[in-house]
Amino acid sequence: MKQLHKQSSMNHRRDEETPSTQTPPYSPKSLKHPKSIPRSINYLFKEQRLLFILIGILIGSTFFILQPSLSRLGPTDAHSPIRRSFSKDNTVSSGVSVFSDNHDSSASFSSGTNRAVYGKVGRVPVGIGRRRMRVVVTGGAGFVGSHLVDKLIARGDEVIVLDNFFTGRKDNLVHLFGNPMFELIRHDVVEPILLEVDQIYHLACPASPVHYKYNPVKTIKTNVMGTLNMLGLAKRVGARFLLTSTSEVYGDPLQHPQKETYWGNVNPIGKVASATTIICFGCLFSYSCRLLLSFGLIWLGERSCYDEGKRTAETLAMDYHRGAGVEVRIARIFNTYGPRMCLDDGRVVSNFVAQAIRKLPMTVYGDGKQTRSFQYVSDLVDGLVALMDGEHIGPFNLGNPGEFTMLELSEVVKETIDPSATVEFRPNTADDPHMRKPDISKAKELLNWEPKISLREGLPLMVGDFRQRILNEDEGKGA
Ligand SMILES: O=C(O)[C@H]1O[C@H](OP(=O)(O)OP(=O)(O)OC[C@H]2O[C@@H](n3ccc(=O)[nH]c3=O)[C@H](O)[C@@H]2O)[C@H](O)[C@@H](O)[C@@H]1O
Repeated sequence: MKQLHKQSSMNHRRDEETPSTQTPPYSPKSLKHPKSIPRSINYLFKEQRLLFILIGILIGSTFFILQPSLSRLGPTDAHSPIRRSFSKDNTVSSGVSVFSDNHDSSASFSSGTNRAVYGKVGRVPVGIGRRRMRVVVTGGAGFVGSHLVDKLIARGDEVIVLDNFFTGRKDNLVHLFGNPMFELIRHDVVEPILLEVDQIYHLACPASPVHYKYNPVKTIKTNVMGTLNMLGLAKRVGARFLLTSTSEVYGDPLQHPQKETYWGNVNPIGKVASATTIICFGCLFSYSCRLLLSFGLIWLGERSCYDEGKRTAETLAMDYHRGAGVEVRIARIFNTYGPRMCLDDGRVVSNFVAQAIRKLPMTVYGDGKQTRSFQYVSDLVDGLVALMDGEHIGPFNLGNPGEFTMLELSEVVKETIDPSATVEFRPNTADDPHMRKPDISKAKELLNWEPKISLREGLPLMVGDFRQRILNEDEGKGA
């Protein structure tokens, strides 16, 4: 028994010392780590494996970056450079990244017009050219609109212009006829229209006092019905909407310079104070109420059709934003000048320039001490695009803070065109603002935008265009 016990304890010890060849004991993998890391590194460095891996990664990522943009190049744009948008800090970046997700797609527009086609297709890597936008510009045949269209086309967008040619002119766009990226539709925005687009720049409205006072009812209809229709379109197709409002929303300002936070000092009934019209926007959808509204508004007259029309348009834009989730942008445009202004537009810069060229006295209204701040059109267009492409709703003042009295302006025109030019005083118009100067700190900070062209630099740039057109006009009369 004692021997048996000794035998079994010896066996047990042998078992401990000599592992069984049939069932190896479990050994956790972690025990191997200290050895496997140097072995892996060793493996990587042997036979230049690491180099091959790096080359593989490089080829793979190059293909990944190039492939989406290559697939975008259709037959029409195969020759065009890869389009890029410029971010706020002027560095080239993916334009898609500055647009909302709604617009984040690389689908080609030529493949169809269904919104679903432009749906989200995921994140596009940084460094890829921005996707081509399809953009509507209402009032695109006008002075500002046509310059905006030029900029959008130049950066590779597809542009559809809607214009009723009340103040717009085909001449402003004739250089784009035949361009496959450009379409022109004669359309009045007071009527609805359906288009599949990514962005809507809503400029349509007579902006010169002479034009809007000519038909105030039409002006307010354009501002109210036109803006409603375009906001409706934006809502329906998920487009971003930019409203071109005006410095006139500040009326005859009691704050100087004007900040966006200022609510304004507007005469809502214009000079003719005999009618009080309450505008019920719910009623705008019923034809009979529209008729009543039209009759009521006939009595408003003067500037209010424009000032209050634009204020209403701002309200509509904000309500569509808050209530329907439409992405809106609001620009408050200050007095702007440049080539393509109508010769007989009636605004002060175009009047003075045309009068000086025609050797007529410059017509100064009132005592000529009222002030305005004049911005060159290319500065405005840059601001509009920065606003549309940026992430801030606004409103933003877009204007040049350089402030001039009308008499000072006449002096600059004299220096630029004809030192012998004279002035002639005329009675001023009703409700004419006494002073106007934008505070642009908000646009500077949030849009990284500010005007670059001073009045003395900008005026000569429009004089050539005016001289040419006046010459053509005179030749036309003589013929
Ligand atoms: O030019 C513009 O972009 C602006 O034009 C008008 O605003 P307003 O400031 O009245 O512009 P003008 O008609 O050019 O008048 C500016 C000042 O010049 C005076 N003026 C105008 C014309 C003229 O021949 N002589 C003259 O002294 C006017 O009485 C006014 O005090 C529009 O109402 C604005 O919406 C628009 O932004």
